[in-house]
Amino acid sequence: DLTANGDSGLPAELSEKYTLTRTLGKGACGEVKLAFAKGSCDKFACKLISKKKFSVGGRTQMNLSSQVMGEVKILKALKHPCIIGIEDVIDTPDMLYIVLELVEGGELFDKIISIDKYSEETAKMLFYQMAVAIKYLHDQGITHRDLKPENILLASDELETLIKVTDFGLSKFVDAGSMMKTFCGTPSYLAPEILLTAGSGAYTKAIDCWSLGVILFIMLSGYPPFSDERKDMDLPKQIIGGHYSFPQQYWEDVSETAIDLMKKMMVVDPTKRLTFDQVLAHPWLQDEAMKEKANNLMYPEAESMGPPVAPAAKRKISDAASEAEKKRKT
Ligand SMILES: Cc1n[nH]c(N)c1-c1cccs1
Repeated sequence: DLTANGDSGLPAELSEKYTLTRTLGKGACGEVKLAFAKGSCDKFACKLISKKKFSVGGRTQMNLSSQVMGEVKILKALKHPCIIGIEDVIDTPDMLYIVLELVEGGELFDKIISIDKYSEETAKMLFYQMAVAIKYLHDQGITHRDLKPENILLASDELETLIKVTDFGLSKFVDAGSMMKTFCGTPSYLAPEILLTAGSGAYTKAIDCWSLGVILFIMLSGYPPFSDERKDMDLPKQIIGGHYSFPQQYWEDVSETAIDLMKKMMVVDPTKRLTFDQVLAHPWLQDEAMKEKANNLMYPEAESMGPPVAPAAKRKISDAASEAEKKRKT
């Protein structure tokens, strides 16, 4: 959109490198627009974050802003096939622009609505990628804090596709107002300890385990484990009490092993919840065919090279090749 004098209203640091076009959606911290890099025309998703979110009484807290920048620097260093990559960060007095990797398969949230629910086989390979991605974040000392189907993006329209986790690590910097938004919105994915401590508790990695358990529940059934549509118990009480169930009519086609994993992820006491190492070691994920499919999506270059060859075998191949070459020359 241009103003009357043809000015995009964007800072030169951004407009000299990128052209922003249509809105792709709304992330946790702000609007996301399709961006084209000038010159290469490579496509990106540019997140526009108003710093007013980080201000108190209209004054941007510089230390907070520099903390956010510090956080973004940490996120820039992350590199995983199932984590949305950060291409560029442009910081201005009023706005923060984060240029992110673009994926075009939409959000997991919309996909579940369009297909009702996933088969157990497909849910397993999508969930496996999420668990591997969150384990990677946790190993880097980062807790996502806001895992929900809207923050799981799909690389393509295929049912079995690469997933990308987005909107991580920044939520801890949103101000009280945004924290209120956390509590104003439907807390369907929030772990009990967040509701119990009004968000002031020490968030631990365990909150990501609870949220991912909720996501798996929805992928396999098509409906959430906790809902404000229940008339007998309000939503916070359902979550804080861990009041969820697997009624036969919706769960008859789902294995007991999958249900066992969700029960061990959605434990009210965070100290008793599975770690992501334990999630990945759970029997439901000991499925080599599923892992091969997921790994081929995460590391396609490895797939095209064929199965890995042991070093000794490599030498035999090269020795045989040089022998054959000698014979050809004689
Ligand atoms: C980030 C990112 N990379 N690729 C897409 N589609 C996004 C979006 C996030 C939120 C709305 S669109």
